[in-house]
Amino acid sequence: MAGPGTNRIEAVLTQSPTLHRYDSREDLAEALAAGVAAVLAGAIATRGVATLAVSGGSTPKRFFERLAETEIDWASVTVTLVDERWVPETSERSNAAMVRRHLLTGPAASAHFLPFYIDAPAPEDVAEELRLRFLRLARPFDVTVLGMGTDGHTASFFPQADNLAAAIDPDTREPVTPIRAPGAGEPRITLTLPLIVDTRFLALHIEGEEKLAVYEAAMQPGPVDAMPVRAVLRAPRVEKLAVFWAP
Ligand SMILES: O=C(O)[C@H](O)[C@@H](O)[C@H](O)[C@H](O)COP(=O)(O)O
Repeated sequence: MAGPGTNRIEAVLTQSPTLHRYDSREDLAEALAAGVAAVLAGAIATRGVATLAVSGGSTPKRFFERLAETEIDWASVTVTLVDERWVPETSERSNAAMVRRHLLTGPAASAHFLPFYIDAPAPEDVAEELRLRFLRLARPFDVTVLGMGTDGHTASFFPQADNLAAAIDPDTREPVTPIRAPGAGEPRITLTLPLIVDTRFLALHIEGEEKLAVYEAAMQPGPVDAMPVRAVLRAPRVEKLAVFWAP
C-alpha cells in the first residue's frame, strides 16, 4: 500500500511546468511583466524588499520595457542577472548593458542593480569577490526569469561547458561559477542551479516555434548534458515553473 510519502513523490514526479501560450510577443511581454510586478509588489509588501534575477540575450527586451513601466516601489528591488558574458558594459554583448538600457529605465531606474562584471581579464581572477557578492543576496529570490537557447542551454549551462557539472550540481554551495563552452563566445559567469531554482516565481521565457520544439524535446527523457535546461526542468519543486511562449 502506498503511504503518504509515496503519494507525495508521485505527485512531484507527475507535475509538469505550466505552459502559458500567447498570440503575440507583445501580449506575452505584457502578461509576464504584470505577473512579475505583482510578485515583486507582494514581496515588498510582506518583507520590505524584493529580488529579481533576469536573463540576458535578446528575448527579454520587450518584457523588460513593459516591466520597467510598472509603478512598483523599485527602490526596494534588487535586480541581478542569472549569467553574464565576460565583457565590459561598453560591449554590445554585455547583458548588464542590455538590462540597464531596457529594464533600469523610467520608474525602474531606482532599482538597485547587482551586476557580475568586474574589470579583470577573466572571471576566475575575481572569483572570491563574486562569490561574496552573490552569497550576500537574500534567498530565496522572489522572481527568476530564464531564457533558453536552441541548443538547450539556459543561463550559461551550455552543452559541453567546462564547468557544467559544478554549475548544475544541486548540492553545490557555490553561488556562481565561471564557465566556458564551445559556441558561447567569451568566458562567462553563471549563477549555479541551487540559486536559480531557489525562487518564489520561476519563469522560462521562450519565443518562436523552434524554441517550443526544443523545450518539448527537453521535457522528454534524455541526458542533461545534451540539453542542460533539463537540470532546471528536473530540479525538485520545479512544478512551480511557468513557461511563457509566443510564436
Ligand atoms: O547571456 C545569455 O546569452 C543568456 O542569459 C542566455 O541564457 C539566454 O537567455 C539564451 O541564450 C537565449 O538568448 P536569446 O534570448 O538571445 O535567444
